[in-house]
Amino acid sequence: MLALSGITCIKHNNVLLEDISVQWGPGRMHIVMGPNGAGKSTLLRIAAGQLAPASGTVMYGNRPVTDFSVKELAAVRAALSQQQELAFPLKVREVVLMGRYPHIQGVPTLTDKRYCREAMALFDLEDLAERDYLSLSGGEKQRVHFARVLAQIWESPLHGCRYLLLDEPLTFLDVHFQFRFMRQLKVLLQQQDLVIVAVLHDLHIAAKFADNVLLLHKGRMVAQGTREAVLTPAHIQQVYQLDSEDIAAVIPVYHSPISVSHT
Ligand SMILES: Nc1ncnc2c1ncn2[C@@H]1O[C@H](COP(=O)(O)OP(=O)(O)OP(=O)(O)O)[C@@H](O)[C@H]1O
Repeated sequence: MLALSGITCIKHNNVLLEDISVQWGPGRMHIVMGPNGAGKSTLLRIAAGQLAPASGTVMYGNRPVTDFSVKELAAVRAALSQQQELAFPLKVREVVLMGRYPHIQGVPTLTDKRYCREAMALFDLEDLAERDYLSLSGGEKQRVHFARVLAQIWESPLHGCRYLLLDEPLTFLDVHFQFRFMRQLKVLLQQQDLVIVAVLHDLHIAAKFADNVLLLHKGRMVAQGTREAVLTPAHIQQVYQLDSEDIAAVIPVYHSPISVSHT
């Protein structure tokens, strides 16, 4: 369980997040949504222990995130941020191996390399293993980073959960790989010790795959709960400020027939 309680974040006198509390348990697809600037990435960075809030607590199981060393946290929590550029000409398999660094003492073991091969196979990367990472397309690079973060938390810890935090993971993927990636996450969630939280913009994909949605707007929580309860026409209109013609195109299908209030 990853539990955030009373999270407030203030930068340069701007309140980026105000009193956000949420609990993300294993085995379910947790999606964070909201318009640009709502505070989604900030919340994910705080959840990942990469940014300290002005107030509030982040608990991994029964341990505050502040109790973990950097290496200890990295062994159980992998985070994929929006920008993933690398400046060095590394081979694809070397980039994936970087995910194992928190576990490696000295040189990578055969087990480390096997985990990387298995993570690469999950994203069809075997044929790209020897390619220069910098020569890949945007979508191929994104798949390499999926393999890297999954390799990081490939094995279950002795106690507690593994945590995968993904900030807009679908950005560079075509529709085929978007759906395939979300399906793979669903399969991974059958491993009952895995907590997955993803920031997404696509309402249809969220409506299809989310078990739980947290909707943010201007740093505040608008709603939290099942996709049916959160992704309603009223909430979507409130936070995205679409007119009735546009909102009809983005409302998830389970809300058909569409009814939008004109206030
Ligand atoms: N260090 C900072 N100093 C001041 N403002 C910041 C800082 N970091 C983020 N912000 C602001 O906080 C707000 C929330 O940013 P955040 O990146 O969390 O939004 P987001 O919901 O992830 O947006 P997007 O969908 O565009 O990625 C934005 O207005 C951003 O400009």
